[in-house]
Amino acid sequence: MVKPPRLIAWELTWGCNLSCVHCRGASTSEIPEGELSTYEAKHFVDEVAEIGDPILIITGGEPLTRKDVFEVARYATDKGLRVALATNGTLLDEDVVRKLKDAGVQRVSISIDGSTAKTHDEFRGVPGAFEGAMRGIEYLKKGGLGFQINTTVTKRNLDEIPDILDLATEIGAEALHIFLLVPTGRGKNLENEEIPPVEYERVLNWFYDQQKHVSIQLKATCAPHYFRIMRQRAKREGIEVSVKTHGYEAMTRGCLGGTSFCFVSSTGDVQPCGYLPVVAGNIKEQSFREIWEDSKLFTDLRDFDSLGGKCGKCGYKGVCGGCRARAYAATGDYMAEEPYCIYVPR
Ligand code: HEM
Ligand SMILES: C[C@H]1O[C@@H](n2cnc3c(N)ncnc32)[C@H](O)[C@@H]1O
Ligand code: MET
Ligand code: SF4
Repeated sequence: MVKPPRLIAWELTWGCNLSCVHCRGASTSEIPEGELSTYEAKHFVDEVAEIGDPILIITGGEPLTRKDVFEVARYATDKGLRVALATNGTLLDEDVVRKLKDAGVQRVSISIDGSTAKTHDEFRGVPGAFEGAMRGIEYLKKGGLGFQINTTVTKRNLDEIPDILDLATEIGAEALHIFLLVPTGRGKNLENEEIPPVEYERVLNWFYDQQKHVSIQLKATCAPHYFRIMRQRAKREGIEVSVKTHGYEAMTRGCLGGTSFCFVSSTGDVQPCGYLPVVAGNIKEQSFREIWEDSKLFTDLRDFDSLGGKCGKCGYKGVCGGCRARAYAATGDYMAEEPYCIYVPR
């Protein structure tokens, strides 16, 4: 029996009003042919609800550029899914926030990639993006809709991460999720802006320490090494990793792609994650259940013993697993070893 996904990121549209330098999708205002219609989108929701009740993250592109976003979100809520929306924040206003609430959206993520307007706007390719995101956050607060901050870490903003954490705390975010750049899509151009492996180690250790001092929830996404580091640190501190000591993080693992998470593109391609451009199947051609349960790609990813290189030999492969997208970007093989890990398995 294959367990159903617990989390699905769904790119409702590729279209976007910004033009971020690191965008995995290379999203622009041009919309590709074959994006799901409202009818097809609802059919997909039906198929998901048939096999489980995951958190459905409606993402993009910029999902608020699609007019039926509220209708689709309402439909998913009514089908028993917990709906979250990922946005750059610039298109939020009082009316949009009310419609999101009415559609049952439970949380919104806003991307903030710099602690200052200068850094954020340079990242996001459009002047005023920072101001727009901050304005959007004010509307969310006024409307009483909880939000989290998502930050992509690169060499450009590495030094600003502590300030972004302060900012997130100050403005009342429920969580700060950091994503480590994956050189895919337009992000491929930033290949040499990935922070080096030793910096990964440092920033994730820092993150581990911060969680002891701040009340907002911190989560490292696309940083599977964090789950090894958490265990190494806990061992040194003489504590056992449990829900009591480490909360939700104790129950999950590094890379969830294909095991409890997947990404669905705007044209219906099902992928392990948005950063790994390998397709398990398309929902216009096959049922979602069939793709999730039987595709070769997802079956491979569930077999941790088949991981290549040092990941395959690593005692932490059950809790880490390496970033499959980064392995693919570096070698073309999604089962290869994670290229940005300094740990040498014994
Ligand atoms: C608490 C439960 C959550 C967990 C365990 C979780 C975990 C994850 C995971 C595993 C990924 C995929 C990264 C990858 O491909 O490796 C992801 C992506 C993402 N998550 Fe979360 N997440 C949670 C909640 C949320 C919420 C509530 C939001 C938004 C309001 C959110 C926003 C996002 C976004 C925007 C992405 C990127 C999707 C994309 O565009 O590719 N997450 N999350
Ligand atoms: C959904 C979240 O994913 C981030 N995001 C977009 N492209 C990439 C990439 N190549 N690598 C890591 N994160 C990325 C966005 O900035 C947003 O915060
Ligand atoms: N456009 C939204 C953001 O910037 C969601 C998708 S990003 C690939 O957060
Ligand atoms: S990262 Fe989000 S806001 Fe930026 S271009 Fe991509 S889809 Fe648009």
